[in-house]
Order: sequence, then structure tokens, then C-alpha cells
Amino acid sequence: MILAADRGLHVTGLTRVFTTRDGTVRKAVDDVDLTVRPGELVSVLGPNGAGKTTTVRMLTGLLLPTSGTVLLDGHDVVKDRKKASLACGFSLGGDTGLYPRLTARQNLTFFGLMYGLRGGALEGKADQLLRTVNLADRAGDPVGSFSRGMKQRLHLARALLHDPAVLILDEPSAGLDPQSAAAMRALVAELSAEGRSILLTTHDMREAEELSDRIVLMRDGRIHAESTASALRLAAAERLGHTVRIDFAEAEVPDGVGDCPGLLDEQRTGSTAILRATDGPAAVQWLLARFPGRTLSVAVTPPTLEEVFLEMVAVS
Ligand SMILES: Nc1ncnc2c1ncn2[C@@H]1O[C@H](COP(=O)(O)OP(=O)(O)OP(=O)(O)O)[C@@H](O)[C@H]1O
Repeated sequence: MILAADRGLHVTGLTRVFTTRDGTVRKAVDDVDLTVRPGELVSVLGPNGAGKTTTVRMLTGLLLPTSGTVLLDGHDVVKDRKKASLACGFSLGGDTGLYPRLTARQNLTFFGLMYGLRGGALEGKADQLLRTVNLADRAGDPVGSFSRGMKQRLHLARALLHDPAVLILDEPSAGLDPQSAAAMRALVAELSAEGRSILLTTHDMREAEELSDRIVLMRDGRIHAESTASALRLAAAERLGHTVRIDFAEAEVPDGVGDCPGLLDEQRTGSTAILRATDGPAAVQWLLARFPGRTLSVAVTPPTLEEVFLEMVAVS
């Protein structure tokens, strides 16, 4: 029996060291702790080389950790490989993992057999998943003729064949056109709402912010920060300041705006000023008191997730 506390993904002290041919030792992943509970969606963001792919490969059992543990619904990915693989579905994208000469349905049938599905149950599951990922009308076409977006969707269907509790998705919408990417996000959100634990990597800040309960920022193999998108943005505001947009009810931004306390930067276009201030709410108060009845609208926003990310990358 799996205890409720063990459900989902639990990673402790995960470390992977590579030794290159010239003898250089590189810690690609360094002491990573991570938990994704049932129904939670966590996005891992990081610059190229941060260690995301190496982490994902260890979570899915494709790469042995140097040290640390990965539990998938309570099953150790190294010691209890079979049960762990039944608890986890993964979609790593790309051309590997699908047979190009087989049709979409034949691919799902093949992998379904490997998971122990048979006969009507297997056929039913394959049909249901083909509908879920919107490929029912292309079920009989060879996968080699599929676009990248169609392959991404088939990868996801493959990952769902055994109805896993944990889903690991490496850049699920990479390279997709905006419409296909939006459809993929909607699908991932549905799978999360079903109560699965989902961990995904992405370079798309909007995707991360839209989908995630929590965001993990990785750099140099380590977790640099982990929180909700809004908490990360608010914390960054203390360092980077807020953006204050103020529209005046007159043709031009009046003189004196530049005297706003804590001003870091100022841009003016016609009757609109966009300021960067250390304390946004205090700046708004000051502006409203300084220009009473002369403003149409004022909005204060913390740094965007992209700005949080760029700040992390800049600090080395
Ligand atoms: N097989 C390997 N041998 C040696 N070094 C490796 C190996 N695989 C990865 N690395 C190194 O480990 C570090 C992390 O790589 P990884 O591919 O995990 O990063 P990533 O965050 O997924 O990057 P990207 O966003 O480009 O996919 C990099 O410095 C990389 O060069």
C-alpha cells in the first residue's frame, strides 16, 4: 500500500557527476530536492546547461544518479524500477521513442502491450488517447509523416497509456506553433486537474506562469529559487523595483514626475509615463498626492517572470 504522503514525486539529494574524456569532472545536477504532490504542476526553468535534462533523465530512470533518491508514487526509480516505471509516464519529445514506419495507433498498441494492456482494453485505451490528443483522424498514418506538433501529442498519448500518477514532460510545447502550443497547454492543465503530479521543463515563461502551481529556477545544477510565480515576482520586486504606469488626463506627462521617490528609470510617451521605482505602491501614493485629479489610471506591477529569470542568469 502506498501512503498518502508518498504519492507523487519525491526527489532527495539528487546529484549527477559526469567525467568527460579529458578527465574534467562536472556536476551537472547538484543536491536537488524536489517534491510534486498529486494534482500539483511544477515547472523547472533554467538557462541552457542548468541541468534540467539531466534531472529529467534521472527522474525517468533513463540515467543513474551519482547519488540521491527519486521516488515515484513511493517506488524508488533505481531499486524498484518496474513499479516506478508503472507509476510514471514521460514525454521527452523529439524523434526518439516512436516508430516512424508504424502508424500512430500501431505505436500506441505496441507500447500498450509493453505495459501489459491487451485486446479490447488496449484498443479502447489507444482510441481514447488518440481522441484526447486530437489525433483520431490521423490514427492510421505513419508517424514518420507527422509534423513536430503531432509527434509531441503522440508522445504525450504514449506517456498516458498506463494511466500514470506522475507525468514528466520535457519541453512539451517546444517548436509548436502558437495554436498547437495553446492546445498542448490546455491538455496539460486538464491532466493536472485529474490529480496527477506533473513536472515539466520549459523555456517558455508564459507557459510556466500559466500552468504551474510552483516554479523551480535551476542554475549550475542547483535549485536557485522555488516558489509560486507571483511570489518569485514579488520577491524580485524588492531587488529590481516595480513598474508603475501612469496615464495623465492632459496632453503631456507633467514636470515633477521625475522627483518620485525611489525612481530607478523613467520613460514618457505623450500623456503616459512608465516608471521603475524601488517601492511601487509608495510611488503611486506619492504620484496621486503630487498630481491630484490629474491622472486617468495608475497600474503597478512587479517584475515579470522573464525579468526574474534574466536576473538569475545575470548573477553568476
Ligand atoms: N553525457 C554528458 N557528459 C558530460 N557532460 C554532460 C553530459 N550530459 C550533460 N552534461 C553537462 O551537464 C550540464 C547540464 O546539462 P543539461 O543537458 O542537463 O542542461 P539543460 O538545463 O537541460 O540545458 P538545455 O536547456 O540546453 O537543454 C551541462 O554542462 C552539460 O554540458
